[in-house]
Amino acid sequence: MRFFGDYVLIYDTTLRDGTQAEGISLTVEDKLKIARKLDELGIHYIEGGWPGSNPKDMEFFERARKFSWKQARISAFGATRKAGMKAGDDPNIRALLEAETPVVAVVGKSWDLHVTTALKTTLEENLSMIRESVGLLKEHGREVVYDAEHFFDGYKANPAYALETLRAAEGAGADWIVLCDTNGGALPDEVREITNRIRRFIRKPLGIHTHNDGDLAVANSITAVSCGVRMVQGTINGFGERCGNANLCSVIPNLQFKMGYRCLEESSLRHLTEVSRYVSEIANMTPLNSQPFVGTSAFAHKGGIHVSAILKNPRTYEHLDPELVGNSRRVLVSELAGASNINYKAQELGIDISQDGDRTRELIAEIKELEYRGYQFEGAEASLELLLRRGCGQYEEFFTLESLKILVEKRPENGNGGGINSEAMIKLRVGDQIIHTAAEGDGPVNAVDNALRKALEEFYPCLKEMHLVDYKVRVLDGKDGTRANVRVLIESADSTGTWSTVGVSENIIEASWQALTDSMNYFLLRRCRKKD
Ligand SMILES: CC(=O)SCCNC(=O)CCNC(=O)[C@H](O)C(C)(C)COP(=O)(O)OP(=O)(O)OC[C@H]1O[C@@H](n2cnc3c(N)ncnc32)[C@H](O)[C@@H]1OP(=O)(O)O
Ligand SMILES: CC(=O)C(=O)O
Repeated sequence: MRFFGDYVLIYDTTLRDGTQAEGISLTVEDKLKIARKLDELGIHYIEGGWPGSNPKDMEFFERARKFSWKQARISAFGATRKAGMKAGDDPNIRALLEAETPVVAVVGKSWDLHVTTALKTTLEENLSMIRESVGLLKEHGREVVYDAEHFFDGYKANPAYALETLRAAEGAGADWIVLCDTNGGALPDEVREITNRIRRFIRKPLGIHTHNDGDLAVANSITAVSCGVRMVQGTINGFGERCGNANLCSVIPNLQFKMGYRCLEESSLRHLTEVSRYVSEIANMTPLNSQPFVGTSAFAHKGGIHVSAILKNPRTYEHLDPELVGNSRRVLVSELAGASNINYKAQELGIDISQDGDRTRELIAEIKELEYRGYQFEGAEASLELLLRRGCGQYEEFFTLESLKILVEKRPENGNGGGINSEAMIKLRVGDQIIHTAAEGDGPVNAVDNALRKALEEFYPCLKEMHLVDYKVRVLDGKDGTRANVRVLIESADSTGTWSTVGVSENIIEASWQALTDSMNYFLLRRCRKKD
C-alpha cells in the first residue's frame, strides 16, 4: 500500500451520488458553482457526474475542462463495460474517455447475487468486465478509482469471489480500490473486520464509500480510515440516494479534529459551514438545523444550566470550538432560560443589564409567563430584543396606537371563494402628531399592514425598504375550536437580512398586530441605531 501517513484524501460525489437524492436536480451552472466552491475548500477529488448518463453531465465535463482548478482533480463516473461486448465498443466507457478528465471512477460488481441477478451474466464474465474496463482506462492514462459496489454484502455472501473482483481491478492497474457499502446496511464492526482482512491481500490504496441507510455512514467511514483506508467518498450535507451518503461535513472534522488525520487545511475548514449552506441553497434543500458541526443548532444552547456553564467555559457543553468549522455559538432565550441566558443575550444586543439582578429576574419571569401563554421567543429574536429593551427602559416607541377599526364585508352575490372586502381604519400617534388613515387589503391582516404603512411612511420613509417574507399561524390549543389561542410568527426582510417577530392572542388580528408592529419597530430601531 502506498504510504499516505496521516493524510486522508477526500473524494466528493455531491454532483453525482448527491444528485441521486430525491428532490435534487442541479443545472450545469449549479454543478460548476458547487465544484468551484469545493475546489476552494481544498477537496482533493470532485466527481462531476456520469457522462454516459445524460447531456447535462456531458456538458459539465466539457466546461470543466476549460476551467483551471486550484487543486481538485475532476473525476467522471461510469460502470464497467456491458456483458458480452468489448470495452472499447461500450458507449458508456467511450463517454468516460470523451469526458477527458484526469480521473475516472468505474463501478463494478462484487456481489455474486448482483452478477447473476442484475447483470444476468457469469461470475467469470464479470471479472473480465472489470479487468478490461479498468485496463482500457489505464491504457488511456487515467487515474482509475475502482468502486467495488456492494463490497461488504458481497464479501459476507461469498468472500472468495468478492476478493477476486478486487484483485481483477488491482491487476488491471486500478489506482484506488474503494470498498462500497452500497445498501448502507453495514455495521462499524463488520466494516472494521472486513477492511482489516482485505488489507492483507490488496496492495493498492483503499477507499471507502458508504450510504446512510442504517444511520452509520459517517461511523463506517471513519472506522474504515482507522483500518488504513486513505480515501473517503461522500457528499456535502450527506445528500445522496435513499437516506444519503456519508456526510463530509461530519466525516472531515471527525477525522481531522478528533482522530488526528489530515484532510484539509485548518484555515479551509473554517469555511465548512459556509460551504454546507451554499450547497443547500443551490440544491434548494432546506438546511437541517440539527446537522452536526454545521447546523444552526449545532452550538445553540437553550437550557439555563448549560448557558450558565458555557459562560464559565464553553467546553462544558461543546464537543468542539464552533469556529474551527466556521460555525458560531448561539444562546436561546425561552421558558427554559435562567439569568445566564438573559445576561448573555442582553450583552450580545448591547443592552446593559449586568448590574441589575432584580431586573433580570423580572424579565425571566415575564418571558416564562409569556411562553406559558404561547409566545415562542427562540423563533422570534426581534420580539425578544424589543421586550428586553422595553424592560430595561432602553427603548422609545416610534408610534402608539390610538384606535384601529377593521371592516370585513362578504357579499353573497360574489359567490363562494371570493368577494370578501377588507378595510382597516387606523389612528396613530407619532410624537405629538395624530395621524388618521385607512387602507384596503387582501384580507384583514394585509389591510392593517397597508394602513400602518400608509400612516407611518410619511414619518419614516425607510419603511418602504422592508417587506414581509413569511406569515405563519399556529393554533395553540385546538380543543377550543375557533376560540383557541393562535401564535403568529412573521418573518420580515430588508436588503441587509431577515428578522422574526411573534404575537399571541385568541384573536388572530390582535396576534398579527403584535407581530407586525414588533417587526416595524425592530426595523426602525435598527435604522435609527445605524444613524447614531
Ligand atoms: C451504486 C450506484 O449508485 S451506481 C450509479 C447509479 N446511478 C445511475 O444509475 C444514474 C445514471 N444512470 C443512467 O443514466 C442509466 O441508468 C444508464 C444510462 C447508465 C443506463 O441506462 P439503460 O441502458 O437504459 O439501462 P438501465 O438503466 O435500464 O439498466 C442498467 C443496465 O446497466 C447494467 N449494469 C448495472 N451495473 C453494471 C455494471 N457495474 N457494469 C456493467 N453493466 C451494469 C444493468 O445490468 C442494466 O443492463 P440491461 O439493460 O442489459 O439489463
Ligand atoms: C459507487 C456507489 O455509488 C455505491 O456503491 O453506492
